[in-house]
Amino acid sequence: MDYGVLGVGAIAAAIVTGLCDDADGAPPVLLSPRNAGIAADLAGRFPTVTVAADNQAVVDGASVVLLCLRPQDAREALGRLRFTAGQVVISAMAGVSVGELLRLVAPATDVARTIPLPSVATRAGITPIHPPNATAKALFDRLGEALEVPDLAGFEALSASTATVAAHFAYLQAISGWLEMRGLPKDEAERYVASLFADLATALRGEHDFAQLARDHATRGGINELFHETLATAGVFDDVRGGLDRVLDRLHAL
Ligand SMILES: NC(=O)C1=CN([C@@H]2O[C@H](COP(=O)(O)OP(=O)(O)OC[C@H]3O[C@@H](n4cnc5c(N)ncnc54)[C@H](OP(=O)(O)O)[C@@H]3O)[C@@H](O)[C@H]2O)C=CC1
Repeated sequence: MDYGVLGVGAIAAAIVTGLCDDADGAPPVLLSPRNAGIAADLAGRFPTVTVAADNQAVVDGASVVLLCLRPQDAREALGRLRFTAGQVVISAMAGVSVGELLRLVAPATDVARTIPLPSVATRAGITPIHPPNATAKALFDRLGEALEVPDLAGFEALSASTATVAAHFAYLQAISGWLEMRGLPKDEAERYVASLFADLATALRGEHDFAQLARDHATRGGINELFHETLATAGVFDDVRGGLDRVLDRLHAL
């Protein structure tokens, strides 16, 4: 399979790295020239990666085109390009519907939306795909695991769930900030909290029954139970659901 990439930024770099870094049978990858620095870096690191003269040369030179543009750039950039009927187009762009993709890349009809995460760079990402698409599945199985999601509502909910990462780090910052207020040096407080949660993140690779994990870590009458109950009573977990509803509304409005 040969790939063309339009929009060479953070997520495109992760996909290309996962395809080519220390990989058996790295495929040919043709990059759009912008962002020139990232494109040159990828082409310099991987022998099967080349930078095209312009966006149309990417479309002309690849049977599978990956769209990794920011949604606000996509309409103008894609409107200028000529696709062919037999091409497969795989979009990573949040909030751009299949209907709009079909309009933008006509006469190509084999299109799929995906939600790659930065962990595709180490071939450890689980990537939702909608609608199911054999070419996208082969690509993202290679980069970890493809998760075909036939139901649009389920796909959009998964997309919304990726908005929780900044808040996760803010939660860790609240804990380390509280330790600082109790007199611990900032660096010590941050390193301690990082070590606590890094260990738990590693454990998640094997266990993902979150309710069970919460029970396992809450000794009856203990301090984990106390803290969990305090947040639950304050409505923090209801707020998580409410926040995700707001994100979903925003995605629908795009
Ligand atoms: N980052 C992530 O973890 C994820 C991102 N996505 C989606 O992927 C898309 C890209 O995100 P991300 O990689 O973070 O964004 P970036 O801003 O890092 O990358 C976008 C790239 O597109 C380039 N670009 C802009 N206009 C054009 C154009 N007309 N032709 C060719 N290239 C152009 C930009 O160049 P320049 O720098 O010169 O402006 C930039 O390099 C978004 O739609 C986002 O929703 C999806 C899942 C995860």
